[in-house]
Amino acid sequence: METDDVPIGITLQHYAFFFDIDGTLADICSRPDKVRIPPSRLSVLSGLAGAGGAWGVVSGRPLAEIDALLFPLRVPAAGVHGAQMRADPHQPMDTALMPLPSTLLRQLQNAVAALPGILVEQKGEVAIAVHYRACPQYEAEVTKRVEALVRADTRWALQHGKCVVEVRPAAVDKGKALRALMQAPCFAGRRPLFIGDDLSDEAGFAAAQALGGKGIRVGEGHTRAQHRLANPDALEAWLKRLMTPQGIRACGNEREDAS
Ligand SMILES: O=P(O)(O)OC[C@H]1O[C@H](O[C@H]2O[C@H](CO)[C@@H](O)[C@H](O)[C@H]2O)[C@H](O)[C@@H](O)[C@@H]1O
Repeated sequence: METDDVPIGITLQHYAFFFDIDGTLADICSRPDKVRIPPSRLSVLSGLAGAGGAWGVVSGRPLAEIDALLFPLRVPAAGVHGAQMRADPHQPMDTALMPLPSTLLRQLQNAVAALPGILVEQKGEVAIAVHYRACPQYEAEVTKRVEALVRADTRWALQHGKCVVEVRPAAVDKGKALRALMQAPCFAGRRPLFIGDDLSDEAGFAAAQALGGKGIRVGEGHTRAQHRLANPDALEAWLKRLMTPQGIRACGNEREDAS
């Protein structure tokens, strides 16, 4: 599908905004623990609700990290691709899924331990990510070793991403997470808008579109999203424009929402 460079037809008042974190609200960097969301972006996010917006987060990261990265904001969120759910930010998260067996965790760690530069990230009890950003030459080898350990067990799925291969519960994905969050009263009557940058976000775009909403891909790459923004800075600037009356007119929102 061809994507527009400027998302049109989107109003804060009519859409429920769902953001991915890495590569969308935060720039990609060398290690997951170095990521920060810039204060200017947090400030824009904190103004969305006051301007008529409703938003949440659907991320591959655990909920505790989502909260820490967004602090002091706390919003409806899905963590670990939907394995951790919290539609009401004032309630504890829902984690009904089976944890990864400790034997599988050990096998995964052992399988890549001898490859220099590999970073293993344990995500709660339900998923594990093997990062090869510091040693991209091992992409094929890491993928082969991780796949070999989970191929025979349909409870787990491989999730490929930017310099990472993850093992997550097969029962979850960002599309299912978005559908579950859309049941929350704060999103009632709105259409979903999913904003993300990576392979795992394609399920979110598909679900948003199936529910009458839209997708915005941040950055390059093939996507099923209808719209595209160049990078997290461009997303921040676009959100700022959406919050002004001039921006609403310039983006053509009244046209589509009146139809
Ligand atoms: O769904 P997201 O919120 O985008 O999370 C996806 C994964 O993001 C993190 O990894 C990615 O970002 C890192 C920091 O920029 C980068 O070093 C890494 O190469 C990327 O894959 C996070 O570590 C994962 O747990 C998330 O699933």
